[in-house]
Amino acid sequence: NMSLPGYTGARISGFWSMRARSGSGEDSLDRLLPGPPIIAVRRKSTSQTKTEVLRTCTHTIYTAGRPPWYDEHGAESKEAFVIGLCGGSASGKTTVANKIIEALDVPWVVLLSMDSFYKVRPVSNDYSFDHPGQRLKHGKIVMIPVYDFTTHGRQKDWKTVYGASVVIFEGIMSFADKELLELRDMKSIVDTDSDIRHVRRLRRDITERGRDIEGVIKQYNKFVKPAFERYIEPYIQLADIVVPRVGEQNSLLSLSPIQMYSPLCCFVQGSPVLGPADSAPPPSQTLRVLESMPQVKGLHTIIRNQETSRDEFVFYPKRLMRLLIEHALTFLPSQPCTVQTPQGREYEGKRSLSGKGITGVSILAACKDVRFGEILIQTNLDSGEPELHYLRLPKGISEEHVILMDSTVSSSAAAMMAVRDLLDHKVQEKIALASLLMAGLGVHWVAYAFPKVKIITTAVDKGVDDFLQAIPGIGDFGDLYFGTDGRTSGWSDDEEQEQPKQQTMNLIL
Ligand SMILES: Nc1ncnc2c1ncn2[C@@H]1O[C@H](COP(=O)(O)OP(=O)(O)O)[C@@H](O)[C@H]1O
Ligand SMILES: Nc1ccn([C@@H]2O[C@H](COP(=O)(O)O)[C@@H](O)[C@H]2O)c(=O)n1
Repeated sequence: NMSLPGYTGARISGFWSMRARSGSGEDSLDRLLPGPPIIAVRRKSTSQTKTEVLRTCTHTIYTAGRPPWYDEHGAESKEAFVIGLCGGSASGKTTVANKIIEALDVPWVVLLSMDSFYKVRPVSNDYSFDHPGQRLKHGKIVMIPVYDFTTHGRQKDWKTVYGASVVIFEGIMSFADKELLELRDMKSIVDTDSDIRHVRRLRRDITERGRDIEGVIKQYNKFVKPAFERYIEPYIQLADIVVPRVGEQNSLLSLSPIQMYSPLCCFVQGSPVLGPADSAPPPSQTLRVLESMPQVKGLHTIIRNQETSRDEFVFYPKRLMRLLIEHALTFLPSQPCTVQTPQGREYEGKRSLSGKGITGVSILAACKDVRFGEILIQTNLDSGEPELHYLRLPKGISEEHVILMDSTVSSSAAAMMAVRDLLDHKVQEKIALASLLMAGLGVHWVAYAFPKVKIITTAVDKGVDDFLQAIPGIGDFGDLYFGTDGRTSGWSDDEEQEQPKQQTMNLIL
């Protein structure tokens, strides 16, 4: 098993056997391999690969556990590896895709379904499906509509998908479009018997897509079957991997994902970059922690104390934030300059870029003295994934130094999403992530994922709890700051009305 550039293919493992086809015709390896042919593999017929033995055809992506935007050395950004998955309706494409994801067992694998891009009825041709595939391939953020088969329309909310190491693009027509086909690094087809597909479709469309039996049969005979013959069958020979005809009795699903997709597992190799969640993070070259002077320690003591009243929780964090931002500014470029003192003498000073050339981007709110942007990211409580809800960045941000402000960073999921957003807006990695408190885990992830982003904080807590919150931690900063945690203020009701709400954050700087 070795990596050869230019190949797509699969590794033979366990009882899996393969049938090879070269560009010029069948070259069966059946006789060389034990067991029935379950997976058929076709290799790219480039001159480089022609004479090689199929068993060595393994295309491996080394991610080293890094997110998609950097190669395994943390240097250049790399393209996503795109697996095209074609097959007749109800052949099992989605099921197979999910099995691949399970078997790969690495982050940053995205399943993109052509179903998402059905035109909305009545016809509205407002979305090109070339676009998301290409953007994802190049590691860019994409917005994906969510198709609803019961209403034949799109749901209100679109899904935000970030760059990926691997994109699995599945759909009945996914091989029929030449341009889309060219994006694929590997083409796989789910080849399931038409009777089985028909039965599965009947069951699925009636139970999941709100259809009736007559309608499904009619649609199948009139449209689905001819479409298969026209748009899918002719392209089966293009596939690098054919997932073979299996029925319910011989269900692939009864096999473990590793057994089922071990040939594909070798495509992505990411070594874990973290030890146990509470282990000390390795030192990060980009981390700059504010010196723990007595007043910094004192401010932490106040804001971490559960006895601290809400009014104090508004006042003291502001002091700490000011120190944090001053600290962050020391890492931005400045120019030497000379000024005249009132005594008429020259003073050799330095002028920072403050006020020009710097954009503050807050994940919570805006800051005042510099141009500002806002990003609202919230964790989806069902999936546990961060979701981008709102993004407003000033024009010309790509030329600026950006201080990205997140009150606390624990798992770093939101901060990483925000950094990714900035990079998508062509901010040239001149980013400083400033946070009052960070968990070692979050520092590590950001530093590893974005080796050029400076990380500025006033303290790093080594541990995280089961919810990936920093320990000893600070609690939910937003809730405490905006008084939504139920903590009392120590003020009378009248005084309480006067107290700062959301806009307070704008005054901090
Ligand atoms: N190997 C299998 N054995 C039994 N049922 C399956 C198998 N693969 C898929 N199914 C079922 O068939 C239906 C269609 O599968 P799905 O993966 O959605 O197909 P596609 O995405 O190709 O339309 C689903 O209800 C799924 O549970
Ligand atoms: N409103 C719609 C849109 C599409 N279809 C059918 O779905 C099939 C593709 O989905 P699979 O998950 O089965 O690949 C395709 O055959 C379309 O005819 C539909 O019925 N209603």
